[in-house]
Parts: sequence; structure tokens; C-alpha cells
Amino acid sequence: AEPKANPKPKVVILATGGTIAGAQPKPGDVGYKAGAYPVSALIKAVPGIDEIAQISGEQIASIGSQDMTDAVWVKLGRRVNEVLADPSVSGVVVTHGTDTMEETGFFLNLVTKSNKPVVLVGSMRPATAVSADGPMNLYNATAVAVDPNARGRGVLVVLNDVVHYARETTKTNTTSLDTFASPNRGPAGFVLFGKVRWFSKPTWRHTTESAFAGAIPDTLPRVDIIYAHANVGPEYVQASLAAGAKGLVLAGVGDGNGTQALIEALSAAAKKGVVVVRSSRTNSGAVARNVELDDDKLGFVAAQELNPQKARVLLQLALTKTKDCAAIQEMFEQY
Ligand SMILES: NC(=O)C[C@H](N)C(=O)O
Repeated sequence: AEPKANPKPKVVILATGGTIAGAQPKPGDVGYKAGAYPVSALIKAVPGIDEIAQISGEQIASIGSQDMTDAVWVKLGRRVNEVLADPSVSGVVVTHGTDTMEETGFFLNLVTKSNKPVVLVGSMRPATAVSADGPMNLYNATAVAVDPNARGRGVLVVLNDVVHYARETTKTNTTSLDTFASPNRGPAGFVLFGKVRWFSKPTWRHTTESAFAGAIPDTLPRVDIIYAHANVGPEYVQASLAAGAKGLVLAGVGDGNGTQALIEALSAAAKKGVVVVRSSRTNSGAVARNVELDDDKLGFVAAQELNPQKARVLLQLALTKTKDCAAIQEMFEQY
């Protein structure tokens, strides 16, 4: 008899490393090395994953996500687009460390040219740990990737039985399994043993509606984050400009603020053509224009809800198109 075609939807897992692929030197060790196991080992550790989907895996990188680079983003973003252009593929799962997962997720949210699901997944305990959380997270992420209701929602993050929008979510705890939160609008849904329950859809531009979708440049401009604190001076700004930054993001105190010395240094940079975006180190809320500071006069862009690390991603992509502050402000209103 003819062998039966596998009727399960196809999911491609693109692996980048992280704690989900992490190994302890010996069981019980607190320390571990991220990105030690290949994607084949991650898939093998998930009983029943082949009941959800026909899985294939590819290794894009093997790094702790603290080492994420623009070059890996470009490679990953292009591969996501290639894989999703195949009509037989239902969705992509990206295994990734949690440290910079929100940044990679937001980058993919802006550059993916498909409405098919792209789901980032990681873990907080290494693969060798007692009660490792990676296998259940990968099982759930795969279930989300084949769910037709995941389409058109932009890039998603799955950990600890919760689905988040990459645009909204942020890592909030150093070690807890419940580290991801979406402080401004709440999660995208829940996922329990592969059963997904969805909440409202995002209202921001993403993926197929993004001006950055599908055309990923070879390199991205340098954008630095300047962290504000009591008594901070102009030195970080000066160092960034000397290093060649084309854009600066202020991780400001409160509503995107800083000492007079810092704001003056940023404004001077803005007047020289370096695009300056004000964001907040508080981790929730929005930084709107002209509230505590006169953005019109100082020459700044306001980040709205994007935290500093996500504002940096949007500014990098924005600078590939324009240096015009009004045009970039419009992007921060829409994405
Ligand atoms: N839980 C983790 O994945 C942390 C790790 N440092 C990483 O981001 O790769």
C-alpha cells in the first residue's frame, strides 16, 4: 500500500540557544551553560509533539541570548520569511534565551512578511534541571504555532502557560518561571497542555502591515541606550556619540526624564542630527510628547509604550528609512 501522507500541519523550529538548550555540569548544579544542546535534542525531549505537528528543526545560532547581535537578527528574520513563504508550512517556533527574547520578538514583529504564527519560546530552568520547564513550553508553543486563531496577531511569546504579544511583553524577574508579563495590556491568551484560549487582538501595526516587513537590510545602524539615574551627567551621551551612534534611546526616570545635564546633552545631540527617543526605565506606562519636557523645543521623539530595549529596535529600523523626527514619531505612534 502507498504510505499515507502525514496530515499534521508543518512547523519549523528555528533554534538560537538559550537556557531552554542549557546544560548543568552535573544534576543539581545551580550554574549552567546556555545553548549547549542542539535543536534535535530539544524536540526529542517533548513527548507528543509529533501528535501536534510535523516538526523539523534548524540551528540558527547556539548562544545565550545576552549575546544576541544584529547579525543573528538579520539571519533569523530572513530565514523566518523564507520558511513562511513555503505554502506547506503552518508556522514557525523560535527557541531563544529569555534575556533578550522581547527584543528579538519585537524585531520579528516588524520584519516578518506573513500572517502565519511566529512563536518565540524559552525556559527559565536548563534542560537538565529537575522539573525543566522547556519541554512543556515547547509543546505549548508548537500548539500555538498550528492554531489558525494565532494568525494575524503578530509575533508571540510563550512561557509558563501564557501567550504574550512580543510588542507587549517584558522579562520582569531574574529567575522565576513566571518572569514574562505584559504590563500595559495583559497577555494574548493562555495555553494549557496545548489548548489555547485567546484574548483580544493587537491594534498596532505589525508583520504584513509593517513598512519594514520582508526587506531586512544587511546591517542596522548603531543605537545606544542611555540609562538615567540620580546625578547622571552628559558623559554616557558623549561616549555614545564618540562610538558613532546614529540614534540614542533615553531609559529615563519616571516619564522619560533625566537631570538637566543629561537632557541638555541629548538635546545637543538631537540638534546635530542624532535621533533621540525618550523612553522610561519604569517598565510600564507610556511616554507621550511634551508632558514634563518640551519635546518640540528639545528635538526629541517620545517612545509611547515601548520600553527602552524595544524603542531601540524600532529606532534601528526607522533609521534605515529616515532621520526625520516627525516621521519617526509617527512610527512610534503606530508600531
Ligand atoms: N532563561 C534564559 O534563557 C537566560 C539566558 N541567559 C538566555 O537568555 O539565554
